[in-house]
Amino acid sequence: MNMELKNISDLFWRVSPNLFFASIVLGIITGLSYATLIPFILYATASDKSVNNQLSVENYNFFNSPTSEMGWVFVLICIGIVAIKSTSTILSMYIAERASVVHRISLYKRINALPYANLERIGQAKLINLLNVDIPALTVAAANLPVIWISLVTVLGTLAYLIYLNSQVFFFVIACLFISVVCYQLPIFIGLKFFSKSREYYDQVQLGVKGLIYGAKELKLNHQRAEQYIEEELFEPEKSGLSADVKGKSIIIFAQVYGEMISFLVIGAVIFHLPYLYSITTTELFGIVLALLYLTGPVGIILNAMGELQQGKVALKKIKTFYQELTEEDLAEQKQSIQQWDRLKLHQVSYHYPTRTNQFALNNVCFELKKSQITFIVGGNGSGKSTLSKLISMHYLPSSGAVYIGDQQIDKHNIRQARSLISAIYTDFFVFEKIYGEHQQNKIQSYLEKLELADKVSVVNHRLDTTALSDGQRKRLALLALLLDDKPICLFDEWAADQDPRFKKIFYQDILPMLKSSGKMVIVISHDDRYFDCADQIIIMEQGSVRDIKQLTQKPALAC
Ligand SMILES: Nc1ncnc2c1ncn2[C@@H]1O[C@H](COP(=O)(O)OP(=O)(O)OP(=O)(O)O)[C@@H](O)[C@H]1O
Repeated sequence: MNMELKNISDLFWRVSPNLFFASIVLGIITGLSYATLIPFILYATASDKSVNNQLSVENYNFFNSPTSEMGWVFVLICIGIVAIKSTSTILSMYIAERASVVHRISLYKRINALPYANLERIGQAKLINLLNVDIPALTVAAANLPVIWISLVTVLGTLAYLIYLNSQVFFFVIACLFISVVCYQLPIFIGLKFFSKSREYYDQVQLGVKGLIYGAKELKLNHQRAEQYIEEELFEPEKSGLSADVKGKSIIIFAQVYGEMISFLVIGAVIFHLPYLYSITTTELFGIVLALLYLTGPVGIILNAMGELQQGKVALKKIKTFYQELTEEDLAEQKQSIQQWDRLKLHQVSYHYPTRTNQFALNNVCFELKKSQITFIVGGNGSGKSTLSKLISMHYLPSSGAVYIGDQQIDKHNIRQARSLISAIYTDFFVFEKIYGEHQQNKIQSYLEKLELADKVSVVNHRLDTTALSDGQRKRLALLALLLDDKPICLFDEWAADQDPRFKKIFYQDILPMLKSSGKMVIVISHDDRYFDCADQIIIMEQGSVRDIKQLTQKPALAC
């Protein structure tokens, strides 16, 4: 389901249009029922129909009083209101909960569909705030909509009754209400600005929390730095966020209290001013004041809900920006399958990171990789090896130039199939606890033994029983997943960097040749120059360009 929202009510319309419609209709019925109660009260309290005028107190009996029929209708309306309003409110609560889950699922899918470069750019902190702050705020705002409907209809019904009582008074009241509501909008507008500001600060807080957790080891070793970090990265944005939030909420509270007074201001104007403008009987004045008093409840509810709606609007803006700026990767229907192939080629590939500040670029890279061949990519720090590896694995798409598998150029029609040929272990690898795919237990066990993990980890019900291992051992777990995946292209980004010398040797002289002999294309980013002779081909990177390609076992290097 496409969850790009135009406004707050869209959140509910998209998820349960029928239920949302039902909750609004029930809300409108509730509002009308509320508004109907006033004429009943006025009728029953009108002086000429008064109970005391017609029956003596001793003979009074509810069932034969002159207002008994109306009394029954009144009670029935009250019971109806309880039933219908509860149903409408329960419905909207249910839709709100459902909408929240559906929307989060839609966001998970969107995050999964983002180009990897965009995911890197937006960062974890913003995404977590989107899921944990903005969606709940939006849901709360949307859940207020039926309540607003009920109150709005009550207000309209009561105003309609005012027309019936006295049309001049009606226009006078409308004018007063209009002026008061316009005045109410000004603080609401200012409050919204503060909410937007505080929301920005909470993004910074999230980033700070990330450093606090992932940088805990470093911070523990340097108390002064830890204090400075907490002061600058957490206290400061927390304080600024708090200040903006409190200012925004104070302004909204002021507006709400003022809003609650609106009906009284109008009542004051009616009582103290109106009798001098128009001729009004006392009974009419009583009816008008009663109707206006009756308005205070729903007007207050509407204005209170406005505060939450404003916060919902800020959240909606954030979510909209996310959807608009971070578009899904353009993956057309994957019509073309990858035909028989034995090589992967980069032809005049250039790549620029999508950040404005970064000057680094990969320039005009050309080379060819083959099945049953081990290629080392080497070079100094920052020369572009990892960037290049993400172009090979098609996580980044070339800014210009092309990647070929066999004779087929990789584009949006076949990129998913192309990616499915590749397994990679990057320096910031992640180990999933679940072992995906069907694998025989003895195969898993033999790999665990080969990786010297058999006494540390076992696989129970397709799950690793632990991932709490040393860094080097966790990397071996990532290697286990790669071996089980059994893809034809295997890419390692400094895999051996944190292995002990003995296992380094096993990796370079046993595991890599094993992959090569089973026909795989093996790409290894490495600084381990003592093992460079394991390679069939070495690509030397320097400042974003290929400086040289050395063929150790085969023909001369490919010219661009
Ligand atoms: N996620 C990123 N966003 C923006 N720029 C980046 C990003 N990653 C790397 N860069 C830029 O690309 C340059 C090359 O980085 P890369 O990681 O490709 O180098 P490398 O050769 O793998 O280095 P090392 O040996 O230190 O791992 C960096 O100097 C940096 O300017």
